[in-house]
Amino acid sequence: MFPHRLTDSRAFEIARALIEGFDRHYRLFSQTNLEAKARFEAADWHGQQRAQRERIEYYDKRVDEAAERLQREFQAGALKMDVWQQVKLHYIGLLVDHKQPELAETFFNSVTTKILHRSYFHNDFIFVRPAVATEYIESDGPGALPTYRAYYPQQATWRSAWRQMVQDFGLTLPFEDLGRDIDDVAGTLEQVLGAFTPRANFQIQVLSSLFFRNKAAYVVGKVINGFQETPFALPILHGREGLVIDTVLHSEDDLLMLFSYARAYFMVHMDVPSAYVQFLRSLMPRKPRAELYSALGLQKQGKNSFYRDLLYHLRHSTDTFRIAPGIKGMVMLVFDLPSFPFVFKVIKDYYPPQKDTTREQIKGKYLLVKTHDRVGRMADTLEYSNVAFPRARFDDELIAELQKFCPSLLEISDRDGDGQIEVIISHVYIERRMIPLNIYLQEATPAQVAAAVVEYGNAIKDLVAANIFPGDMLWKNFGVTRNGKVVFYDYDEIEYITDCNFRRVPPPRNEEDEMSGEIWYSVGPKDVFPETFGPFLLGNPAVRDVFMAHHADLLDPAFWQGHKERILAGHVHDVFPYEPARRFSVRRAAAAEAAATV
Ligand SMILES: Nc1ncnc2c1ncn2[C@@H]1O[C@H](COP(=O)(O)OP(=O)(O)OP(=O)(O)O)[C@@H](O)[C@H]1O
Repeated sequence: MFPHRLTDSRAFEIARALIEGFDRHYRLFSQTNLEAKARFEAADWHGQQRAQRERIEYYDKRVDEAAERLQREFQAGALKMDVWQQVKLHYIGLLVDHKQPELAETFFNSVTTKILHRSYFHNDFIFVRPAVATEYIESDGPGALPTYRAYYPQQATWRSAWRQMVQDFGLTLPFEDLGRDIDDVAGTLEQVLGAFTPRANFQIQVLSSLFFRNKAAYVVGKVINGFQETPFALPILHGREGLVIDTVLHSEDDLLMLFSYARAYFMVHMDVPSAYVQFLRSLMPRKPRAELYSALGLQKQGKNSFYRDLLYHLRHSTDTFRIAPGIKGMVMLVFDLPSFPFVFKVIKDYYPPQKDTTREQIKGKYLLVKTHDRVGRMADTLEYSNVAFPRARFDDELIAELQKFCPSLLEISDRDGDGQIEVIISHVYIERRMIPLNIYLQEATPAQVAAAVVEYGNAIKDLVAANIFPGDMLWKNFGVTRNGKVVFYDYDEIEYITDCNFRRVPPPRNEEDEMSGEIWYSVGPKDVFPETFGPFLLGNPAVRDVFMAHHADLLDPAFWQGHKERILAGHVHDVFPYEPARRFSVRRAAAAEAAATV
């Protein structure tokens, strides 16, 4: 029950300190997003990647600062319950005209849950549910950009509208040949849209800010005609003689690939992120709001939103958590809820001797993946502390497994005294569920096996391009996504390519060496022998044939060493979130070749 009167003046001061903490966070977050454009134009790829990495840490730093301030100035930990209720009410008041109220609510939760006992973790004190609506917020300051712009082409102005739209982003670098690229974009979309009658509402809507990631800037929008909406994205890259539009992506599936949870977060300058999320949801209605917030670099909002979705799903489902299908991990205990498309991964308390690692090292590897470019090949993870699940929803086999392998992280009790026994896990990673590749290969048709093996090699090559050595490349450590992409998910042995020594197997010194079945050469901690991968991976002849036809180079140390040298020389590889055959340059070259052979 809320207080009828706001009687404690400290409550307002605390609310104000909290909003100041959030506003400082969003200012710094926006600043680095704004600077992404200059980094793109200067082709400062290392700077862009560094900024992407550093931005992830901003939030926790600001939360720590705000919690310290509250303790220092208000001895916040010792305040009574009714004061905290008043803090929340004042805070809601301060959000009335705020442009990022949902993020500010999450920030409030992050700070206060650091200070308050968990008996306060309900809606009277923190924002278990949002309190302030995010619909129809627009930026209105001087020079503010609307969320999106609209263009109304006629048949005759279809191309010039696209041209105008690209020019309105005000990139200062010249394009190599904008007319050529616009012809390609407009021509491709004409084919996609087919013969149609322009309705009264015929228009192109485009988000006002560019989306920056790695070496690309993306224009994101949709073409509307009558009741039909066609999403699109234009990747802008540096070509040989200026900027180029590399292709046009034009379906929901294309955009899902672009915004995949297996890729790094975008940098986008936006005053009203909820409006961006709303627009993006109109392009990808099946994508959870949580993943869109994360893709925009607002990963704590993504985490909060995901947790709300999980609680909601638990209330509306009846199935039980179980050990995840597949080969059990040696360092991770993995479980899932069949009706929910995610897995829960807990670090075991102990591992077999061949796993020479520690909990801290494993956490370090997961953090590395979070902050690294995941190039569409490593699933993003959400990390949670003290997650409580109803005991009644766990099968006994899973409980026994948790008790055996993770006793230090597990509490099973009625901690709230409400008669509900809970399973409380003090540290868990949550990530998208995929079909483990070993299971997929067992069930697949020969054509699917071939495609998956090619994809598997491509996945490893994309990881290599991004300076990641997966460590353990067994099939079971990769998963197949909804759209058939192969993604890596076992991070405990990954290393930077640049930290590894790729070696040839030395010739045996004598016959005894050769026959012994033991390793006769010395192996350093970072030594990798690609020639030895084959026996582990290629027992099945059908798999072996496809693998050797497409990816025999992965068994050659020179392949790995070459990439290591390239990365050390500072070269950042392109990894496209679409098939290379979609690139206009590739299509033009193919067309020219076809014309030449006629
Ligand atoms: N995202 C996922 N989707 C579906 N299944 C998964 C996922 N992540 C893990 N699994 C399942 O859990 C198992 C163990 O996971 P993981 O490979 O991460 O653990 P690990 O202990 O690091 O493994 P290893 O023993 O190879 O080091 C996998 O083999 C797979 O069957």
